[in-house]
Amino acid sequence: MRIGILTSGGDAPGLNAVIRGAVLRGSVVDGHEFVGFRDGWRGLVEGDAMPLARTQVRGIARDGGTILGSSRVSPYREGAGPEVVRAVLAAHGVDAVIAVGGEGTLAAARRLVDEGIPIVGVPKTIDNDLDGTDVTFGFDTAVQIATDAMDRLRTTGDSHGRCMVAEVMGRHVGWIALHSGIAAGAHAILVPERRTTIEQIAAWVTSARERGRAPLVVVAEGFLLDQADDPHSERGLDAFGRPRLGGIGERIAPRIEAATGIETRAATLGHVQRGGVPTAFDRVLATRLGQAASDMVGRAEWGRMASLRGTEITSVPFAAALDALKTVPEHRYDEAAALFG
Ligand SMILES: Nc1ncnc2c1ncn2[C@@H]1O[C@H](COP(=O)(O)OP(=O)(O)OP(=O)(O)O)[C@@H](O)[C@H]1O
Ligand SMILES: O=P(O)(O)OC[C@H]1O[C@](O)(CO)[C@@H](O)[C@@H]1O
Ligand SMILES: [Mg+2]
Repeated sequence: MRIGILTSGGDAPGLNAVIRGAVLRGSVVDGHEFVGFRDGWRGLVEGDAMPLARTQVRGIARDGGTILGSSRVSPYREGAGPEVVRAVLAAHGVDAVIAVGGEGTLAAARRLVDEGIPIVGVPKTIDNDLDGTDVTFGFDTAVQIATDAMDRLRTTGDSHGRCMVAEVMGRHVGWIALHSGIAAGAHAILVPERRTTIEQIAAWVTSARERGRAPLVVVAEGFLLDQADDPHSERGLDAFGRPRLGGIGERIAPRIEAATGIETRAATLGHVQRGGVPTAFDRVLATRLGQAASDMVGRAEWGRMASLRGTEITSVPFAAALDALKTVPEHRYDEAAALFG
């Protein structure tokens, strides 16, 4: 078979390992041929493809980013749609597509599968908010980067006796904040799943200071203060028309300072969390998911995505990932919150 691969949505460390895993498994073991569509669905609707032979994927598992590029272009944008996709696939002699992406990419893939386009998925997001898989690749790397940054914020916070606020990614869920915050020993972790008042945050910060510590507060970009209607956004809209988040850390830092009298500084980690070398865990997970996706194409498992369940890779319908967000459960937050302050 001739298989097309695309990477779509925000990038995540491990995308290249998925591509390599699929190409090596599919070409060496099953004799498939591969092409890559550039910049996600854009390459598929515009017929912008590149060859993906074994030589093209040599050594890329350790590289961040994606050799195929990514975008937030929709396959349903004006002038596109299933008929265009079908024509491009036929023109390139491509029999099936592996779409690597988050909930948006998989939602688009599900619509295309419903129109008869043969697609299998690989779940991707550093936010770890996709259901239907125990964990997504990229998350472990993002947590490690955020933890390293917080370790550094703590030493400068200690030197000046300041409260440091570290803002991490997490549009709808607080997984990165929770795990990096636990790892760095944060005195407060603020997540989208749990509204919190400035008074409560100030109480945690003051309590840490009273024990002689320089307080560390971790906040996810999608966190909402008790009265807020929407997550903080002042950076316009993304290519799909959604608010670009970021800035909540800078917003709450002066309020913490005003409420506690403790000098406070904020650092927004932003896209640093999505860049660079994937951890060994993410390389292994991504490679296995890529291999599984190639096998799924061989079995014509259209409308399903590769998934990690426990220690095994299996496959689940797209719906398993799309029906609900994987949020931080209450007991996991409460377990961490028991150590705040
Ligand atoms: N329901 C949908 N129908 C058709 N196209 C969609 C749908 N949802 C999203 N898309 C398209 O798929 C693109 C990728 O989705 P999105 O931007 O949410 O990235 P993602 O794959 O979810 O990754 P990330 O984790 O970065 O959000 C969107 O930008 C949009 O163009
Ligand atoms: O700046 P970009 O690429 O649009 O993506 C930002 C978003 O992507 C994510 O990293 C992953 O979905 C979110 O946490 C963040 O809001
Ligand atoms: Mg998305």
